[in-house]
Amino acid sequence: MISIASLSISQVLVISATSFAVYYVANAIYCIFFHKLSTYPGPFFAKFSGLPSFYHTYRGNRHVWLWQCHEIYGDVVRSSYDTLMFSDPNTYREIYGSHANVEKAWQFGIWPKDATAVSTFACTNKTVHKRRRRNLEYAFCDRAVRSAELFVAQHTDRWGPLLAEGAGDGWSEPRNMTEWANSFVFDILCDLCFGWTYETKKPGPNKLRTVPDDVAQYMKFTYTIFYSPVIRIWLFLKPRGLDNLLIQLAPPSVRLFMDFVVDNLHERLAQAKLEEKNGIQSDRGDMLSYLINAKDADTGTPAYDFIDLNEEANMLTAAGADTTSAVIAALFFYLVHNANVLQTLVSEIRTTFSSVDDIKTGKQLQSCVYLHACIDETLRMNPHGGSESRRQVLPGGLRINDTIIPADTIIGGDVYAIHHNPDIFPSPFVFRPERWIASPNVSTASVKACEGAVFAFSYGARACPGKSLARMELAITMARLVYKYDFRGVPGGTEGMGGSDMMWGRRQRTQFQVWDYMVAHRDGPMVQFRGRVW
Ligand code: HEM
Repeated sequence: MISIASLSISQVLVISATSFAVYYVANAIYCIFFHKLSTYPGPFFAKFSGLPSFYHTYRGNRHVWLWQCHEIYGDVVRSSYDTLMFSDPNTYREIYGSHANVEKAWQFGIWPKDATAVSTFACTNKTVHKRRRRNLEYAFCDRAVRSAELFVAQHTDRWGPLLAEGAGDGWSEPRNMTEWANSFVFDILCDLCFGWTYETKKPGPNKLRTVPDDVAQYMKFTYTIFYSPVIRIWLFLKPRGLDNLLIQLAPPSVRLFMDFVVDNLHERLAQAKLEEKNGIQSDRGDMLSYLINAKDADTGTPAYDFIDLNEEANMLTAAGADTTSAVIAALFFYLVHNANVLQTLVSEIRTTFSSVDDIKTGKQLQSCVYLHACIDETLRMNPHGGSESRRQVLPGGLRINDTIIPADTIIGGDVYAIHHNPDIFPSPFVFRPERWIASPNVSTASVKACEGAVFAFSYGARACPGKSLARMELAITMARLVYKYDFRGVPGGTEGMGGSDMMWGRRQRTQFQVWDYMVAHRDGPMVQFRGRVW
């Protein structure tokens, strides 16, 4: 008999490699022919491996790759050995609807910076999420959105002159709208969340200016791990020193921002204690104040401890900033590359309002159907990130149409593919706000079909609570800028365009290209501004 001790290192290596190869091949045969998902179509390598999904995530192309898969294989695709993706809007509602027998997939545990903390976004347990979400909703109620509007208007009124600075009689220097919108929305979010703005939008040195970009890089790194084969090891190591290591390795601007959030929280908690002691009601209506004052419905004690508050505050800035600024950049792209659209929007805004001070939420703004159609069309063409938000089927399975999807399957609705379905959105890669407005050329039924197939803010209990806030921000910002400024794309500028040298699905010059890393990495468009010529 051979004992392990008698083997040389090279023999041990050969035996290990052979065992691994045998295991891998046996597992692949099992996944291809005998696995519970073996009957679903999909790319060959994805049937037994997560590597294709990981590769396209790493390249930022996951949403386009999934769109390709649906084009080839149909509405249901096996995108990894344990994962099914769906591109039918009705199925999307069945997956994300409040009563679906699913929960957010276990991989979401990667998101909190501190593995012991719970954030509303990353929490997978449905009961815990429900409680968390109830507290959060106060920060997004109608009253909160109304009080946020003033801040948004003030920030826009400070942003406009900066965009047009130096224009004189001509046009300003080209502005990269990805960078400019990042700073603008980050300032608003800090103001809404903490009651304080760093004015990163103002040119000149600012230690926090790179925070949005650094956060986007951090998200890219984490998102790639999310879809990688090492995710389980990663989650295991998180509470065992990995979290601390990552904080040490974070870029200086992100650490500065984290310190800012912590300091702000300490200060605010001390202030809240003092107010409670003296029986004073604070008049600060920012998001943090809603969370600090939230009480557990069962016990009446504060709903959040310090670690959770910190996690929620970080989540709100990440969830609220990059999403909205990506839409602003994309909207500028579509406006400067579609002269007729820009012309129609300018005419609507400038004839509806007779002064910039009139531009606020209400009947007049609501009547700007073309503005809202431009926002809807941008959210359709460039949905947040692009790929699915994963769900895990719970014991008992999930019925979709006539099929039961087995427990533990990872599933998702493919927003990008749904938003580019030509049966619902003819010429899906063309920016066409008119499809959202019933007219002699566009039937009410087709508008309804479009409305029923857009999930930019997701759907159900985990849908975006910031939807009204974001829509208000977009409408107020764009209306005020369009009213006061002329703008145009830099002549010959191609930043953000698709191209014939890109992969199938990215070749349309008419679409703003983004790279899906949970947040949308992007560049451009380059835009020039000047004061409105009356
Ligand atoms: C155009 C802007 C926005 C878009 C397109 C957007 C989109 C989304 C989507 C698709 C989700 C669901 C994610 C998932 O299921 O994994 C989500 C969740 C969330 N969003 Fe937004 N969002 C936007 C703006 C905002 C803003 C301004 C805030 C707050 C300041 C915000 C806060 C959140 C939070 C807290 C969640 C997690 C909700 C939960 O899990 O219960 N979002 N958002």
